[in-house]
Amino acid sequence: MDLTTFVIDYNLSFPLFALSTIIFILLIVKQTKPLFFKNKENLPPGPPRLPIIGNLHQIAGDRPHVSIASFAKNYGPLISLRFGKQLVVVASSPEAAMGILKTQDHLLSSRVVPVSMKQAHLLPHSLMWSECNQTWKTLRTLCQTELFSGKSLEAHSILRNEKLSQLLDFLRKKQGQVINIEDVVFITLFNTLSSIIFGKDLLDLNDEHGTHNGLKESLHKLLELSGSTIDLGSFYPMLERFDLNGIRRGTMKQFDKIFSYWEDIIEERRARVNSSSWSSGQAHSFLDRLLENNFSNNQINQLITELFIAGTNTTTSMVIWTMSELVRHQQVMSKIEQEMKKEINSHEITNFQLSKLNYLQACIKEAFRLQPPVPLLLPHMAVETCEVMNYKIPKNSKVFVNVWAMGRDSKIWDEPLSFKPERFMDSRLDFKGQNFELIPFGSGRRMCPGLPSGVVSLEFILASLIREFDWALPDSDDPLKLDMNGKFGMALKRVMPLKLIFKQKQAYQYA
Ligand code: HEM
Repeated sequence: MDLTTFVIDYNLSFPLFALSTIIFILLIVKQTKPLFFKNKENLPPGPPRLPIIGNLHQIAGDRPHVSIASFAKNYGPLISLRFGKQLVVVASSPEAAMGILKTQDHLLSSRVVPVSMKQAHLLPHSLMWSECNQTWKTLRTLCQTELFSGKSLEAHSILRNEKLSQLLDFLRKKQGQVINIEDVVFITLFNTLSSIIFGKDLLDLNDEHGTHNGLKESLHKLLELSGSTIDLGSFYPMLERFDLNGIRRGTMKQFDKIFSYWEDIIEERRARVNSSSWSSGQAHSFLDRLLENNFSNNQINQLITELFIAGTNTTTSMVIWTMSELVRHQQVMSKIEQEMKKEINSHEITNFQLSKLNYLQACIKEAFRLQPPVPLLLPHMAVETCEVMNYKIPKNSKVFVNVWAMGRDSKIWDEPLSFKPERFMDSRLDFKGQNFELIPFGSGRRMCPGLPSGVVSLEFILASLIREFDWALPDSDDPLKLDMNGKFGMALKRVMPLKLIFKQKQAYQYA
């Protein structure tokens, strides 16, 4: 470039250059202001944001709960982030969690509905995504009475044992082979729930190719879509109607496929319940109860799909995380076996015997602490502006509680990364929503209604698997090297599937 060209170019581009420099500096000042100046809005502190996208680039990927936990280390137990236009507040300490789920529970218990779930004809019937309105109350009460009360759990124990026997029979035939344990546990839990809801199995353990007429695949796809972290429509409401990443269309397609699997069952039962010979004593499934209460097909479909999504994947994921820890710590597995030899003296395990397995329960609590299946709980929403820990949470903010981060906080737990069930042995600490350092099911009015059912299934499956078989990893590598990374979604799953090899134990002598 000769001198004349340089001068001309320089003269022409200087104003442009100066203008862009000023804009750039202003943007940097705006985004980093909270770090250097007093935050006038009094929002919880948080990392600097980029224009337009805010902090989105920092949470994209498979492990947003891990990135968010690292922000909490720098900015404190209550932080604010911005995902596009959406303000997001995250609690990462028991005190902050209590502020959200107890002190301000009445104002912070609504939901931010993911775009995938905004299906006009279904959303009004949702239990999981409704605000705390009358529909939500009615559905929760119905589920509580028919599915999760002590009486219903007792009534369903025959079905639970039947599905468990099917699983054990299936496994006996596979001894010595390497299996993906997640698949068979998922089918067992799914069939337990489908027997309670429809009075029949919908999946088949012996379906070697795992096709199951596509039902299982559709449910998994639906789960992936609902757990997508990049929910463009809620980050940028003006984009919502364009459905740019196809999440809404994809979800609708899977919903339609799933509904078609049970449409015939619903129609056949509706005809029976509406017939003159029907009396309410004949109801033997949850579906019968819904039909007796005049539920429409849309209401039934939405509720049942949510129960399958919320109930089967979380519980499966927890069985798998606990088994992963147990194969890594064979001495812990042996201690559970010893406990069971002492406490269980019959062929079938009963609820009463399970209640005596304190060490197994401590192992489950320890697994919940390290690998909570819903690491951030489901997204809550502020219906009014309120204060938590002296910070403002504006109306319509999305609110998360990072249960995963709390489980690994060295301020709360001694050696937080070690699997040490003994820490719970002489402790009254439980996961039922009263101790905010361990809340894998949440707490307050949005707390998981399925806790009793999830925990009973978890205890029954683990106790049966451990009592009947010896489990190990198929390769001779150090078990402690097993990859324990989790992938975020509606349920936190293992990145690498858990493949195990097993053989039947010598039968115990029962009294
Ligand atoms: C290990 C098992 C389970 C875990 C860890 C778990 C965890 C959770 C969590 C963290 C929430 C959200 C709480 C919040 O947003 O504050 C939730 C909600 C829910 N869970 Fe569970 N869950 C499990 C099993 C089940 C089962 C077995 C069912 C039913 C069959 C179920 C049904 C539901 C429903 C319907 C909701 C939404 C409640 C509402 O929004 O009001 N869950 N669960």
